[in-house]
Amino acid sequence: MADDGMLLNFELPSDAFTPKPSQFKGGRWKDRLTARKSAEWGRSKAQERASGKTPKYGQVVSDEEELIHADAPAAKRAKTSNDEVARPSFPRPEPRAGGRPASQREALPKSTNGEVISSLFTYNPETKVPASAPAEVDDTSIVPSNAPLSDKLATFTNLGLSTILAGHLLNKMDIKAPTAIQRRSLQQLCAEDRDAFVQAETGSGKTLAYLLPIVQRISAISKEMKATGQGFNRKSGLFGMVLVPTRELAKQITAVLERLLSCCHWIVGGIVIGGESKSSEKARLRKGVNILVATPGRLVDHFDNTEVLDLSKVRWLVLDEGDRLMELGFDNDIQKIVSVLNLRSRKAQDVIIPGLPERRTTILCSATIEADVERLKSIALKDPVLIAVESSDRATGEGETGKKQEFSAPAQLKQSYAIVPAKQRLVTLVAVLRQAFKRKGTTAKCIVFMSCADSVDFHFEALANDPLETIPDAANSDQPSVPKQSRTDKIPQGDTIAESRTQAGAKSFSNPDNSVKLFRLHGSMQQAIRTSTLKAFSACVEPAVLVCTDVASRGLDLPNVDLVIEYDPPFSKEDHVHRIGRTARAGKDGRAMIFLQPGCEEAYVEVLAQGQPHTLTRHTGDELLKKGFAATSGIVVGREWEDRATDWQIGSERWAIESPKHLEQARRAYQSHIRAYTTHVAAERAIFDIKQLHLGHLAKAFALRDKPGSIRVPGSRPGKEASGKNSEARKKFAAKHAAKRTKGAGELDVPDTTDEREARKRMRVALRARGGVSEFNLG
Ligand SMILES: Nc1ncnc2c1ncn2[C@@H]1O[C@H](COP(=O)(O)OP(=O)(O)OP(=O)(O)O)[C@@H](O)[C@H]1O
Repeated sequence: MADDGMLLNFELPSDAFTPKPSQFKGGRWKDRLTARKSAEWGRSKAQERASGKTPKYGQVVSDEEELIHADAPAAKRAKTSNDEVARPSFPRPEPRAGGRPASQREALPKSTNGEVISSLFTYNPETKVPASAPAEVDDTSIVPSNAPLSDKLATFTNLGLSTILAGHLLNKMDIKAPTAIQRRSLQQLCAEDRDAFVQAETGSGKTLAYLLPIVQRISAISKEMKATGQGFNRKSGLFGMVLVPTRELAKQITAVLERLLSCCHWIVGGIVIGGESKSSEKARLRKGVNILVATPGRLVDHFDNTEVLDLSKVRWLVLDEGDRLMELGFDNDIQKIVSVLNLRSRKAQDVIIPGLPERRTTILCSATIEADVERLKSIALKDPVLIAVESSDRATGEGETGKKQEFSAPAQLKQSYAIVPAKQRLVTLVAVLRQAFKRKGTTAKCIVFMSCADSVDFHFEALANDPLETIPDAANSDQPSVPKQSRTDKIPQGDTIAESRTQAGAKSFSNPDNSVKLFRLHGSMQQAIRTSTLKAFSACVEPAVLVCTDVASRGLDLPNVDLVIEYDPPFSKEDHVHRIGRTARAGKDGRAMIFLQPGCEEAYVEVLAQGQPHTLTRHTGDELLKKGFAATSGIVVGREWEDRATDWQIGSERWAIESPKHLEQARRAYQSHIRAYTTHVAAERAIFDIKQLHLGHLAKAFALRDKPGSIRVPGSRPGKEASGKNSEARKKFAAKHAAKRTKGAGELDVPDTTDEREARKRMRVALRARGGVSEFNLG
């Protein structure tokens, strides 16, 4: 009877830990029988445990044995002199000093519903890789790899920019010196009319790397036109076009362009993207634009239907995020755009514009050079020059013509990984966020990446809730767990979850001194909501967390993000680098943490380490929980943190059970998460092996007490919204991902570049035909 390091030296009756049999009255005979049997089962289990038949920690047990069956009434606690209580039976990994005894935590809400409740701290798989001593890393030796150059000679004016533009960058945009990639691109694109392939790290300023030379060159043309008495205005011609894969990116680039052009207001920029009114776009094009930002599908549409669009003077074509353009299947659209431009382009002397280059320069920007990008190169570029950055370029601005670079994260980005068992995932996420936002100013903004839209919806609601606000004293095991009438096994179907809020207070990890805002974003939200959410997150001056899918992983420049958490691992190494690249931008510091489960997932550490100049920091679930659930004073007393973490978990499970909406969200998220898990790229599928996932443990990370086999949510996800019409690109995205990832893949919650609903339908059909599951939402 020794437990928790205390010997309970009292003589106790032999049935001290056996609850009295209850009388079952009322209701139907069937219900009474079920209740009686269930209680008998509970009693026999309790006796088994009391007689020491329970497995020892570490001993292999079946799932059923491992779970504390909620039907088993919590054993009565024996009063002790110091009011401590004896644990009922469940073994713990190590003796506890301090903290509430296990009995109190494990005296979880009684259930009459066959649910199972397991302890957070028992029967978790052991980590395979023992922790090694942390390597000493001298932070001061880390040179940011995407920062502006410190070389005094590397000024914008020295690189060919006009004093007006350089002054505007300095005074209005707070940009003092070029980054290495900007230096290289200005040197090349201001001097030569040759196609170029631009490759650089995330956050290295690629947008200005191509916009600056284009604006500079058009500004020079405008000067010559004015000098020859022609004058220059928005009707003088469309000279530059920028194609991007998503609407969000198009808007972001347009915003940068507009800021840039405010110093030369006679040059006019414009945007055409899906989801906007075509007639107002036509009207804008009719008025005239000199630089146009567009998504490929919508541009092709205007090619076909907007006669006023004069393409004869286009001399710069940028394909930004080339790898994503190909991934989303825009190759045909781009092919068409390139051939129409070739066809309609007229010679400079024919259009009588002084200074207009003879030929068009096409600039392809891509983080990676996969086979896809090679294909895009062959479609759009002729004899391109590579504009890339070598390590020698970074600090000094010196170096030779760039060579193809390995796609890696910025050097100053501090990466870590956390080995967290499945059961502890949710509560550990809360612990990490609590710690990150413990004090005002420690973290400004954080992005948490999840694998699918359903998971984002569930976690948004779970993190917006503070389960400790409502949890009754866990010691009081007589508390009814859940009001009976609110319990439900019948999951409402259809559109029951309103696609409502996208912002909330982050109650689960805010504290009185530091209140944190929570946002959510995924590809199944309406375009207008996505845009306003991103805007609100960017503009938020309070600490904020964005829970999102990969829809926010590419190209988005969200200010002041200093922490990225990959709660669900990325689907490929490239996705990982893009995700973590939302922090540590333009030379700033940044941190990234990825959650991995003990076992085969630990092999991902090697993938993370590739191209990483510094040691990855390793954390364990326990270590993070200890910090995140320490007392407010910060002093860790014994294992009290276990109690707090357990209380939080229990509270969350109750919160989920108490509301049909939350329960449905949790179950749907769990299902979609598992489906998404099967879609890692083939090369990494041995690391993220669905067969190794402990589904029962995983359910706990979704605040579920259901047995895995009983979690089935029929129908498509509620609140699923459509926007726009179909495009070829979306069809191809489906086919491509189906091929690239796995047979088991379902619906991909891809960034809604153009037309989501139809594409989703096609994706589903295509995947079903391949024997895949019906749906989930990545993106
Ligand atoms: N020369 C510079 N000095 C300081 N800040 C800069 C400079 N150039 C760009 N920035 C800032 O750096 C940030 C990242 O720029 P940008 O979005 O163009 O990066 P990127 O290379 O396109 O990143 P990604 O690969 O993630 O799309 C922006 O906030 C931008 O204002």
